[in-house]
Amino acid sequence: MSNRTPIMAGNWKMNLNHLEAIAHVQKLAFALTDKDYEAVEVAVLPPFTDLRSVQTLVDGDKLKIKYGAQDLSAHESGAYTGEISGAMLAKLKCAFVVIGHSERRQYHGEDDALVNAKVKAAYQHGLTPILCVGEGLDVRRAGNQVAHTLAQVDGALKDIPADQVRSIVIAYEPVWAIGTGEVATPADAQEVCGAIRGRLVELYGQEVADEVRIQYGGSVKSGNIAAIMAQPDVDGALVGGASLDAEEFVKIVRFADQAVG
Ligand SMILES: O=C(CO)COP(=O)(O)O
Repeated sequence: MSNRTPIMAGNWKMNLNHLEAIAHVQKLAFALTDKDYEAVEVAVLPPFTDLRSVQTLVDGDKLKIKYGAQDLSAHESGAYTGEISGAMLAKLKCAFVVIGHSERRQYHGEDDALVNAKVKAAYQHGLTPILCVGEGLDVRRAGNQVAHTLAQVDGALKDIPADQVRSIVIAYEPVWAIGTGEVATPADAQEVCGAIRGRLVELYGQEVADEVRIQYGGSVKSGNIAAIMAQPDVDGALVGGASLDAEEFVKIVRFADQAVG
């Protein structure tokens, strides 16, 4: 049994404006209890434009929910129109930043070198990366999911020292399972999450690898979370669509399809 604290994070993607964000976080705050926060680290990952509102709410009401951004710039500051720096996110007291989500790799051409630069930028500003990796359908059909995902891990972690890596969160998100309703089987999730931990052992040793939290992401819902969380190398979930429903997300935080209240 590991002593890693599970981490459930809601990636809102490009959903919820800042007013909706406030209402949503209030619902989560109302439903989640101290007991929940003792058992699980809970985070929301809203769009950039919501972060100030979420910060004000969390600070003002001393909420235990954490928050972070969905991306950051690899650059420090300057003439990079449209980019948001790690320093800006740190100033808003973000705990986390998602890096290398498959939607950014696919639609914005982010490669392993850029992902690696973003991981470095995150650590420079005390932000914990939620590093996303995972294979597409073609790779899965060819049976190359482990090799493909480990190559992404190697690329993202190049030159990142062990004392930083121990705090990272790695999200295994098979692209074919994202937003499709086609969740990976618990065994599929364990196969790749276990291989990721194995690679961390090779790169950084057992002690560091044992501290790293590895999430599964892709069509997670309250009805399938318990079986996924029962896998030894799965320490949480990165939840997309289901995190936009406060009641459903609270059920996921509690690992089960049970009544909220
Ligand atoms: O991409 C995801 C989280 O980052 C998963 O999205 P869904 O939960 O909507 O499949």
